[in-house]
Amino acid sequence: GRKWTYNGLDGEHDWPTNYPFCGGAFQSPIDFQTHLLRYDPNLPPIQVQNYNLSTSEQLTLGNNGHSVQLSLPSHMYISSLPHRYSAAQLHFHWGSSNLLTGSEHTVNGKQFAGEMHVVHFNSDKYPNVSMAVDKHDGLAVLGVFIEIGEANPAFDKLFRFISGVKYRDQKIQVPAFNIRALLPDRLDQYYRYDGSLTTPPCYPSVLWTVFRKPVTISRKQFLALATALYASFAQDSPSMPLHENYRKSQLPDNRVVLVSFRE
Ligand SMILES: NS(=O)(=O)c1cc(-c2ccccc2)cc(-c2ccccc2)c1
Ligand SMILES: [Zn+2]
Repeated sequence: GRKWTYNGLDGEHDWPTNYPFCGGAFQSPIDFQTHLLRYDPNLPPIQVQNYNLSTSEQLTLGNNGHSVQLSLPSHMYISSLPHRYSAAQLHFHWGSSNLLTGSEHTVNGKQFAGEMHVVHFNSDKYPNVSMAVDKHDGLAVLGVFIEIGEANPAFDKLFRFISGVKYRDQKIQVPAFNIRALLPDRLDQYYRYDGSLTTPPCYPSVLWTVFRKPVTISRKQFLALATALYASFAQDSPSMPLHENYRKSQLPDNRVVLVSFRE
């Protein structure tokens, strides 16, 4: 597709020009404002299967010019949704070294330092993620808020390789690890709503589950993510840092956000 950026020329205000869904309804991210929330006691804890990958497996870590992403095997899946949603990839959104506000979803206007998305596709109905990406029941994304605090060694299993994908379109193979360790300990407390991809082509095809509890990583770990990458190709000059890759809040369009927790 056409190139797009997060700011300046081809920034998010211009996305609808080449990607009409970006100007449509049911867009993500949104601000989880208290008055939009509705407690739903029937929302079950999220259950994930086969997230504890063996180190003998290899995953592809890549820089797509807009984020750093890790490919995930489709034998990992979410089992607590109406259909089986198999894993496809995970990636991150962040601010910059001195901008600790890079999450996409926000809670009563509070932005977190960053956000991780674990993208899954409805493998009951579609053979692969490309066939699912534009279907109303195609995708389920788990969102995890990231805060600066105590280090989380699990993220180092990923961040220690980030210098290998500094520039756009660079890819390396990394040993797999327990992806469950990247999620918060409580998977029973989350926000739930119907939304979209937060990047072009912005298909309204995502069942969003954003966990209430953030994960913490150390400032050193955060800086590894926020300062190591470039959006430009290795041979480009000048190089463009890859940061502040988060979309601004979208209109709720009288959507209700279900929450699995009280208060
Ligand atoms: N932020 S997101 O979760 O809505 C998202 C999902 C997918 C996605 C990935 C695989 C299958 C289907 C959807 C891709 C991106 C993306 C981020 C940066 C650059 C380009 C694309 C972002
Ligand atoms: Zn994302």
